[in-house]
Amino acid sequence: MEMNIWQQEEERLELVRNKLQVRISELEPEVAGLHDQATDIRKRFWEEVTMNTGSNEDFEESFYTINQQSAVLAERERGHQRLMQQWKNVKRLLPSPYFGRIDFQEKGLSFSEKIYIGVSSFVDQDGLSFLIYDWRTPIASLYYDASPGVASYVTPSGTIDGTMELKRQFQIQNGTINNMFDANETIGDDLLQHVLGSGADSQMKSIVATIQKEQNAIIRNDTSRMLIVQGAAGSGKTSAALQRVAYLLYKHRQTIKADQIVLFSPNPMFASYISTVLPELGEENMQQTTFQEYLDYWLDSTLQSEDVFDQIEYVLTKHNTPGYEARLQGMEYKTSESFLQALQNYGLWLGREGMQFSGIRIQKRDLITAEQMKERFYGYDHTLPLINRVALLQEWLLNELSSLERAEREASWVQEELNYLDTEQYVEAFGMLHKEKEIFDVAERYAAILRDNKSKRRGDEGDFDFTQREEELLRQKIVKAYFKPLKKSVKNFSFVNLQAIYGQLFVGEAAYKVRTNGAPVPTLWSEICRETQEMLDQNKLFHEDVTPYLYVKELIEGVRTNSEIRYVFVDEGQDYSSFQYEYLKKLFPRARMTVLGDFGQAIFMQSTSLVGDHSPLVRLFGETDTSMFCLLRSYRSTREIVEFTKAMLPGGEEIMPFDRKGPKPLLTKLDSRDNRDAQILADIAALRDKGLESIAIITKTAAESREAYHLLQSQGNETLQLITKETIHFEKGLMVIPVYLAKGVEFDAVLVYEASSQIYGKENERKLLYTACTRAMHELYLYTFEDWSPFIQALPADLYEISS
Ligand SMILES: Nc1ncnc2c1ncn2[C@@H]1O[C@H](COP(=O)(O)OP(=O)(O)OP(=O)(O)O)[C@@H](O)[C@H]1O
Repeated sequence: MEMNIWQQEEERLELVRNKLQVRISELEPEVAGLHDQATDIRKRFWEEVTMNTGSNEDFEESFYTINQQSAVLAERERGHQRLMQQWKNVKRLLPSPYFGRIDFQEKGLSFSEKIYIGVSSFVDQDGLSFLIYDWRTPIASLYYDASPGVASYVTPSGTIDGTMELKRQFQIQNGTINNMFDANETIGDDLLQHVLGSGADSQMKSIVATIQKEQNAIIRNDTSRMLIVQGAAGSGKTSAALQRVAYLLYKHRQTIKADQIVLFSPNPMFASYISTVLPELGEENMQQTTFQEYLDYWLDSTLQSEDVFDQIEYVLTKHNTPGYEARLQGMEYKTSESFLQALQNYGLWLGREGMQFSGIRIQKRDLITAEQMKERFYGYDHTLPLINRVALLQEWLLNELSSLERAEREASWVQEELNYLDTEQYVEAFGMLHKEKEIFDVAERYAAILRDNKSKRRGDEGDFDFTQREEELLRQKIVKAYFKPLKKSVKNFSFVNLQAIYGQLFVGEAAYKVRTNGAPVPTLWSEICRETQEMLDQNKLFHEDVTPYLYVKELIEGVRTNSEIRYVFVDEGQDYSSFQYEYLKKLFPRARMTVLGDFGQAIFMQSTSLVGDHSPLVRLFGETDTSMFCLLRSYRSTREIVEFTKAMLPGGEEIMPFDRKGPKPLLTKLDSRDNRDAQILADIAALRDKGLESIAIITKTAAESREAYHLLQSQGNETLQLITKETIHFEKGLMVIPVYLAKGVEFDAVLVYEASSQIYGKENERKLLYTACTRAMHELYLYTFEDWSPFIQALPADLYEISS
């Protein structure tokens, strides 16, 4: 680039930085005093306010003044927040004020405007001239979407046409321009090369400076209820999702707060991996959770559920155990739309017959039996929906319990309990009695007397009939202690025997067909029934049963909803079943959904295809309310790694590597386990010497991870971390990790611990191997001491190197 252009840009940078500096020094003293001021205002507010309640007019007057003052206070606090935000923004801008510039001449105007783009806007002292435009402003979209030439952008008040005369990218660090490129295309490759060539981090980075056109379309789409993104491994799905959150928070800043957006991530470690992106962009983090967390929250505490990781561990390690085939078939069926349909029909059947209740008992005695409930339930108007009848029954039970509670006070067991009451309980009752008579102070004296004279209570406490009243109170209290939890459990629907209701679906084919309006069953149905029942008998649920179980629960008890949430993001969306999507839709009735995933990495049993005719996701909100995007360019890995991995996937031809060069994947075959481990350690040492800091040894299962960890550690590697499903923080370094936990994250180098046909031989293991290999950014090594996996054997030999 010409010298004088550099110079001009440097001068401009200097100018903007000076202005930023001035703004910081103006804001600093104000911000420093803000906290104290806010407390002070609040304090003074209450000191200054006097409530005159003399007459109605006085009262009204005071009330009016308070209202007015509190509005002033709120406004001042908002002002403070704005100042604070401004201060944070300018501080964030100072080291690197902007990353892009476009010169745009609007049609009909005789001059072009220089638009500098950064992570937030910065306006000059005059309050009008934008020295920096926020990357989320409408005009900034030109930077991502358009090439120099005729261009237009959309604003809330219409489309603006014009000509883009220049598009320039900057790399500015600590106030110095390190690099500058003029781009012809959309965001040019030079800058991307630079960004992608650097090392992996323990935290994901924001990509605002280099967002690609196709990613920008996802980030800014705000029209449809459902947005589906199918994208190859490393194509920037998670990145796009996070920048999209930042965009939505900016666009709807008057109406939506960060806690009204929730992101479902694949595991807790992933949450820590992405947690810094939004703060880096000056936004608060959205809520983050895992689907498992939700399931655990809604499931009855009496039931223990298998989690998704134990499920996959079972699938991958228990091939030769009895019942395996049936379990797999069960997983497939229980996550299918056909089962969902069957359950909907089951709900209708329950409206006619078959509801199961749990009787309410006290002192080993039936208070209200299950039969009574059933009779009452089916006595209600049959045209009423199931949920309404359950609500009626609940109301009836609560009323019944109140009358039974009154009657129960006379029961003989209450008398017995009365005899065993301790001093404190008497004192309490006595205290209450005196409250009734407005004599509080004697309660203590009475306690002292009671303590001295515990065994012989006198029945003559004066003119008030203490003994009788006291006994009444105590009886009330005793009975209440028993009834309170009963009422609470009725409020929690525990009179519905959900376990039995779910269980009666699994008693045999004939019954199942009757109850589900003839739903077809898989071939191993009787075995599936036996396995499911066996779990229920132990108060357990297979993972594949949890969502259907909750679904049935909601058919009966009504849907619990969270209408605060306005946007739901599901990352690794291929790993959710139709059931789970139905569930999410119901749970968040006011939310728009963004689902991002890659069917090439669908490694869990419940996986769903995101796009295509078979996608239940499209049906969720209907085609007209659904937008679909496809990301085919893969940014994470070098060209060599992408060429290698995409050849493993049927249909992988369409994946396009970003042109970043690196060594070809290296295949190392050894003659024994020990030699393999020794070689891995030697390779790790060499990789570290080359400066690669984040290195993962990826295994298929957790069991294999543990084994690898112990073997490698015993050979002298102390810095090794073992990642398990319990790991919460993702830390850069050397680690052993099962592939299903490595989803969504990336490493400088990946070493596939054992890529043999034994480990990755079956068709359902192909995607596991693909997922493992696609975690690598710069280097990929694969090892075996047996035969290579067929998925590797099938690859063209020019895609890899063989270690000699
Ligand atoms: N436009 C971009 N500019 C710079 N880096 C990018 C861009 N898009 C993606 N990347 C980088 O590519 C890598 C992969 O991105 P990301 O994790 O978002 O992809 P993904 O599609 O979610 O991957 P996977 O499905 O394999 O987990 C990250 O390092 C990310 O920073």
